[in-house]
Amino acid sequence: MINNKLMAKTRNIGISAHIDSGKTTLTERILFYCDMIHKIEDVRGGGDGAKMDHMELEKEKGITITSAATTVFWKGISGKGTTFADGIEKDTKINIIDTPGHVDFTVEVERSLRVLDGAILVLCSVSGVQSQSITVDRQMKRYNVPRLAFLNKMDRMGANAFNGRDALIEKLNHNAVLMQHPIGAEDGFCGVVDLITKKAYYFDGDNGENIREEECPADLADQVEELRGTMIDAVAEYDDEVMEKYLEGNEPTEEELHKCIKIGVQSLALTPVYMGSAFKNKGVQVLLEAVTRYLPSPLTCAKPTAKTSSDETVEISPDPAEELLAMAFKITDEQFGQLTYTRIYRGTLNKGETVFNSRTGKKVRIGRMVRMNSNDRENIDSAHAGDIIAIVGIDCASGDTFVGDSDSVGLSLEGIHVPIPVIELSISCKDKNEQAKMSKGLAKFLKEDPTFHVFTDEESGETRIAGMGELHLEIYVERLKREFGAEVTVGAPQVNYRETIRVEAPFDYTHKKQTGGSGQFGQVVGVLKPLAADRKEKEDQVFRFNNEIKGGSIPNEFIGACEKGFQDVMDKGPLAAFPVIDCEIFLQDGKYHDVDSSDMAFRIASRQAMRKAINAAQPVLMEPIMKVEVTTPDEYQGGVIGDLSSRRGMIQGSETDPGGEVIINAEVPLSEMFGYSNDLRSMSAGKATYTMEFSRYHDCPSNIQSDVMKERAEKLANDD
Ligand SMILES: Nc1nc2c(ncn2[C@@H]2O[C@H](COP(=O)(O)OP(=O)(O)OP(=O)(O)O)[C@@H](O)[C@H]2O)c(=O)[nH]1
Repeated sequence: MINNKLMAKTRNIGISAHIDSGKTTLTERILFYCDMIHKIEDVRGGGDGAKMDHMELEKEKGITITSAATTVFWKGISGKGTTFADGIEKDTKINIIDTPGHVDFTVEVERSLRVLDGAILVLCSVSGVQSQSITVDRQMKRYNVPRLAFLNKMDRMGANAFNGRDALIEKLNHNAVLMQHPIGAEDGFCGVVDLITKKAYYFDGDNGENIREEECPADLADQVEELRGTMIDAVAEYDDEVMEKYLEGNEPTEEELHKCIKIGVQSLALTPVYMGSAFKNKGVQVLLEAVTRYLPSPLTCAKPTAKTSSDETVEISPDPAEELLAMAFKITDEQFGQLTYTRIYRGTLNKGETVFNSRTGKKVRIGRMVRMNSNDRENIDSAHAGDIIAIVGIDCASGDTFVGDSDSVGLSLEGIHVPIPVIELSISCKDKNEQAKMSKGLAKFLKEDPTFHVFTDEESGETRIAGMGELHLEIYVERLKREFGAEVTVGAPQVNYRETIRVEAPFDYTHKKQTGGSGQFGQVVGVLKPLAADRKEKEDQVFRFNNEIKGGSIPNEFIGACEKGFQDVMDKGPLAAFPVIDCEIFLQDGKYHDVDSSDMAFRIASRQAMRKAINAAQPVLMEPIMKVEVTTPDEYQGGVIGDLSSRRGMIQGSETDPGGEVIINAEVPLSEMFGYSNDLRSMSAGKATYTMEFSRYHDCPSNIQSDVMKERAEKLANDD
C-alpha cells in the first residue's frame, strides 16, 4: 500500500525538443525550484557551466549529448505544500531525463522515451514547430507518451503563444489547447493568467522564485474570458458527466476541469499548452504543477509489455511485491566503473541482492544503487516499481532486461528502435599502444550507443566506425582522444550505400560435390522478390524468408541452413559490396540426398542460388537521402537554396518565421552534405544553422552508381 502511494506520487518525465529550444535551461530551473541546486548558471555561461551538461565536450559545443537522469522533489507552488484547492501532492518525486536535441543522437531520445511515462514538449515560441520537434513528436507517439507542451522563450522578439499553439495543431496535428494567457509580450512578458482559476501569476525575485498570485489584470479580462471558453469547450468532452452538465449551461468546477484535462492528456487526445521563459525564470513552477496534475504516474500510465523467449507479449503490472523486472536504458562509464541507468517496471530491487541479466542469463550482484541528481548521487538501499535509478559497477549493455528469478531468463522488455547507420569512416593509430587505448574506447562506446558501430573491413583489414552523421562520429573520435588518450587518424567520411533489387528472379541451384569421402548434395528452387512496400513493417526490415516447401522435398532440419545461406549474401551486394536490403525469398522446392545432404551443403546451395538470383533481379545502388532544415536570415536565402540545389537537393518549401528568419526544408543525398556545416557558415557569415536527419534510401542516379562501383573496384584492386 505504502509503495502504491509512493508510486502515485512519482512522475517519470522527459523533456524533448528541437535543438536550442531551451531544454537544458528549463531543466536547470526545475532543479533550482526543487532545491536541488542553489545557483542558476547560464547554459553557455562561464563558471562550471550548467549542471545537466556534465560532459566537458557538451559544455564546449553548447549542446547536450548524453541524457542525464535527475530526481527532484516538487513541493508544490508555495514551497510549503498545497496551494490549489484540490490539494496537489506535497512532494511529488519527478524523475527527469534531459534528452539531447541533436538528431545525430536521436537514439538517446528514443531510449528515454521508452522508459518515461510522460513528457514536456518544449517549443521555441518564436520558431514554433521545427524539424526536430516533428521527430521527437513522432517518437513520443511511437511510445504512446502523453505530453504537455511548453512554449519557451516568450521573452524573445517575435514570440507569440497563439502562433505556437496553431503550429502544434497544424504541423503536429495535436489537439493543442492554451491553458494560460500571456501577460505582456516579448521584452515585456512578465507572467501568465491561469485559464482555470483566472488568477495571474508573476515570478518575482532574482530567480523568479517568489510567485505572486493576483487577480487577472483588468485589461486582459475579456481575452482571458474568451480563451477560457475555448479551453472549456475543448476539454469538457473528455468526461461525459461534465460535458452533459456543461451543455445544460453549468460551468464545470476547477476540479472537474482538472479531471477532464487529465483524461484528455493520458489518453493522448489532448495537449495542454503552457508558456514561459526558462531563461528569464518565468512560468516554470506552474508547468511543474501541470506535470504533477496531469501526467500519469507509473500506476496510471499505459501498461508496459515484455516479450517472452517464445516471442509472446505479456503485460507488466507495476506491482512492487512481484518478481523484479527492470531495464537498463543508459550506460555511462565513470572512474569507479559502469553506471547503469535503470527503470524498474515491476518488483523491488534491493542493495546486496542478486538478479539475472535476461539476455545473457548471467547473475548480477547489486552492490550499490544511487539516485541521480545530475552529477551528484545519493546512495539508496532499495528502489521499487516505477522508479528510475542507477546501479553502480555492474556489467551489461544498454537495453538489457534484469529479472529476479533464473526461470524468467529470456524475458525482454521491448527493445529500442535503433535507426540504421548512414555514414562511416576508417580509423587507425600509429602503434600497438595507441591501438589498445582505441579499442578500449570503442568497446565502451559500443556498449553505450546502439547506433554506433565498429567493424573491420575484411578486404583491407582496417577498422571502420559507422553512425548517424558526421557530428556523431566526430564526437566519438574526439572522445577517444580526450577520454582515452588515443591519437587516432581518421579517413574521409563515407556514405553507407545499400543495394536492392527491382524485379523478381527465379532460382534453381544444385550444389553437388563428389570427391572421395562423403559427398555434398542440396538443391534449392524458388523465387527472389523485392520486398513489397506494405511488408516493410519495420524500418529495419531488410530480409524475409518464406518457407513454402511441401511434402518434405527439403527436410525441415535443413531449412534453417537454407535461410542462413540466403541471408549470408545480403551482407554484400554484387554491385559495390554494400548490404542488400528489401528482399524476400520464397523457397518452394528442392531435393536432398539421404547420405550427402547436410546443413553445409544446403547453406552453400542457397548462397549460390541467391548470388545468381540477385544478379538477375536488376540490382541497383541506393543512397541515403537526408531531411535537411536550414534556418537563415532572409538575405542568405537565395544563396542557401542555390547551394542546396547544386548538391542535388530537392527544395520542399521555405517559410519565414515570425522572428524574420527563413526556414528552408530540403531533401539532399548524404554524399553531398559532407562538410556542410563549414560551407553554410561561410555562406551566411555564421548566421545560418541547420539540422539533418536520415529520411530514406533512394536509387542513385546512374552516373553516381558507376562512380561508386568504380571506386569500389579500384579499392579492391589496391588492397590485393
Ligand atoms: N531568450 C531566451 N533564451 C533562452 C530561453 N531559454 C533558453 N534560452 C537560450 O537558448 C539557448 C539554448 O538553450 P539550451 O537550454 O542549451 O537549449 P537545449 O534545448 O538544451 O539545447 P540542446 O541540448 O543543444 O538541444 C541558450 O543560449 C539559452 O540561454 C528563454 O526562455 N528565452
